[in-house]
Amino acid sequence: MKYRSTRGQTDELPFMDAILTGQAPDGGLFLPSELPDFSDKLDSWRDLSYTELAFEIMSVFANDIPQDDLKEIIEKAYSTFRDDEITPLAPAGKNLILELFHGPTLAFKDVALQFLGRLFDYILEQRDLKLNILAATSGDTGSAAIYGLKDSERVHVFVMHPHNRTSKIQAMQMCTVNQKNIHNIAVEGSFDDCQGMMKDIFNQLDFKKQYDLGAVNSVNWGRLLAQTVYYFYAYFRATENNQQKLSFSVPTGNFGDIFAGYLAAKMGLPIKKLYLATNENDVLCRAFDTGIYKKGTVHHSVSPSMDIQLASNFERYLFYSCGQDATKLRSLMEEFKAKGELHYDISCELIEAKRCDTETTLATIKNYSEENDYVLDPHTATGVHVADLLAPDEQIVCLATAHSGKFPESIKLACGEVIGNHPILDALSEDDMKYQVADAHTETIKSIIVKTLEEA
Ligand SMILES: Cc1ncc(COP(=O)(O)O)c(C=O)c1O
Ligand SMILES: N[C@@H](CCOP(=O)(O)O)C(=O)O
Repeated sequence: MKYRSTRGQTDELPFMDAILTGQAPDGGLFLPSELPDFSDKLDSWRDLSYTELAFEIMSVFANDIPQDDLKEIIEKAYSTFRDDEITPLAPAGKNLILELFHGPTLAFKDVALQFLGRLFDYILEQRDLKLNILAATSGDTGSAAIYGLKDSERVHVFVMHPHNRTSKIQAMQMCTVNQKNIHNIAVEGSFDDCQGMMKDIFNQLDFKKQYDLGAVNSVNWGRLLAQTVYYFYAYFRATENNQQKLSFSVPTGNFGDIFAGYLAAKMGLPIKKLYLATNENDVLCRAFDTGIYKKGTVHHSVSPSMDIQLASNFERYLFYSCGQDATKLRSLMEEFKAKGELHYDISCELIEAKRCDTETTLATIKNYSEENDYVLDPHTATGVHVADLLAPDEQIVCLATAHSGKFPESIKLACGEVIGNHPILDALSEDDMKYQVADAHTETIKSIIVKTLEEA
């Protein structure tokens, strides 16, 4: 299978090259040139284990990797999960909670980053290459990337996070990994600043090439591919036959997780609705309501990983919504760059969006804890609230994107005490943290990369 850029000015690449390249050289994001239709596979896939299903789906996309090698990559990736089901479903009230947090860092990012880590090792070994990852995180991608790559001999990882704007535990998870290939940068700015600098640096093609830069954020196609698998898996576990339709509710920030669901639907999974939930950073809700995508200022919320105003993967969605016309997409992105807003074709039956503010998020955590004895993390709570609001009489699969133990500050605000913690997180210590603080300027980050690699 070949991959093309949303902006249409990059040659199509095979899977492994698209993974190594990360962000397309024309500034766009890779997508498969054609999406497969899996409708006639659903019957034979229904009873597969998670890793068997992952192989069936991924082998279509990664067809330049020999099948036995791909199987081994997948097996290794998911051997680190603490639940045999990898992404189990738990009932809570009328909903089913899709627990995506059984990987090493207790967030949904592990599902893709454990896979991407082993995939990078494989490709770099095959090609005898080295790679320097530059990542931007609002808290979870960073630690998942660090845990996915800390033992990779051919990789250095530079992670930018917004200084003092993640939860304390998220910062400790990232900054206590004392491995010489891991470099944490606390940026005096927002996640949007971090992601903006990352994209800026990837667009400086000479620098990117000179320092072998690669991506683990959802700009990398491998992230989305791995995330489509759990929509299929959850569908088979939550339904009795393939004629049934099922809806999902997805807490959303960078639009990667919900976009993986959108792709699953495009590939023939019978999805009825994708409910998009945001916190006060509701740029996507406003976009789906009005057809105007307009950046606002960042609000610091009790669900800090979703404090995002520039949703990277919205570009991939726009590409489909403008009929896969790269010229049109480019002009929309230029309109956005010039005016800070763009207008697009709003018609989308599949996605319905609502915002969930702080008060409602905290009330949802409290209610679910009291009524269902289930502690939701604050991000998951936004999705659960939206599912209850928009589909009060229907069983919805709500994506649980993180373990509650990562956000004790928010849980305490909701419940009056810290409950739902986790022994892995309790063992972290602030004293072991190592990071450098940097201002939000692209040149500062570049010089940190250069200096670190020279010294390594
Ligand atoms: C815990 C958590 N929930 C939800 C999200 C939103 O996911 P996405 O950025 O893929 O929309 C993120 C990160 O953005 C997250 O870390
Ligand atoms: N919430 C994310 C933000 C980055 O999103 P990504 O999916 O593009 O990696 C995080 O936790 O860092």
